[in-house]
Amino acid sequence: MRAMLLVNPKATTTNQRTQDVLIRALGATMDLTVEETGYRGHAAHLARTAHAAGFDVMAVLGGDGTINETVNGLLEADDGESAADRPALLVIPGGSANVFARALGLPNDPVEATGMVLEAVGQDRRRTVGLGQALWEGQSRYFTFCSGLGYDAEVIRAVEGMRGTGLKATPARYVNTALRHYLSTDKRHAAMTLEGPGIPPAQGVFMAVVSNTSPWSYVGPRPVCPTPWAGFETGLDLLGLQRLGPAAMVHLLSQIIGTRETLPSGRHLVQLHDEKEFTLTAERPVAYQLDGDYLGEVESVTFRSIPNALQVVV
Ligand SMILES: Nc1ncnc2c1ncn2[C@@H]1O[C@H](COP(=O)(O)OP(=O)(O)OP(=O)(O)O)[C@@H](O)[C@H]1O
Repeated sequence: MRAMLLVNPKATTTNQRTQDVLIRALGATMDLTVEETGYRGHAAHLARTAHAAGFDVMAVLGGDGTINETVNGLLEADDGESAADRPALLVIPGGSANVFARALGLPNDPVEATGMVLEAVGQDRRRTVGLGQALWEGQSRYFTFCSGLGYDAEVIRAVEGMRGTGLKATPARYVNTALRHYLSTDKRHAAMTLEGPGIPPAQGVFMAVVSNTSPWSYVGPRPVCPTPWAGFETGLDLLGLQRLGPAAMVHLLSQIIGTRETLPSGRHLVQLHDEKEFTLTAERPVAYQLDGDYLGEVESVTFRSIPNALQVVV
């Protein structure tokens, strides 16, 4: 079996020791080529190349951003390919939150995750997962776990700004930034409308979370589950907030932190489960994030579910 391992040496928790353990372990069971990513976008380029060269497995040691790029590189050709025609994805958590890896059931520790993944390699254990696709302004990008418009993307933008100055993206930094930013975000004028085939339209949406799986994120070890029914085997889920006031937020937070199985309740929530397609349109540009990467401000994004898109060794 031919595998390419992509390592993002700049990812938050990736270090030389983990890299050595992984290379030795994977190299013992597969014909392994190792590549380090050197810049933003490099993982997509390497994944595209590996796919074209007929690699069987695409392994990633890095965070959710590197995984997202890799997946987009693997799906780029998309000329009627099925999951079995693409290299299978194998992930080892090396980033800050590692939502995709943890949502697949992997431990957050890279060495422990390597043990579990090696077992899966030995037994040729694979799981086929669906992806989300976002389309906006003539652009398209796949996502593995979530996208979002509004307040959550504003928080990610603020944290990315801090990372640009050399600070690390810790759970405490996200929480502090979210609290501080909450004071300044617009809580009076909702900008967004939701519509889609067979979906009752909803207006006055301040913030929307679009999920391909649950949890949506983690605060340290604790999962955050605004869309608890979302899953890799179903379509896309959405939670929209039509109120951002403190009472509505406290009520919502109390229902989504920790492992959850029931949908949050509240009069000003818009919820979708297992949908194929919907569009969020905003009357003014709103912040936009995809798999935890801030992508700028947009006025309209269409989200689609892409079932059975990729095999994952897990
Ligand atoms: N050598 C590099 N130098 C700078 N940036 C890089 C390099 N290699 C990859 N990147 C970029 O770094 C971004 C973040 O990396 P990644 O997601 O792997 O780690 P992280 O940010 O620590 O994790 P998380 O996404 O969980 O916060 C990726 O989007 C990728 O494009």
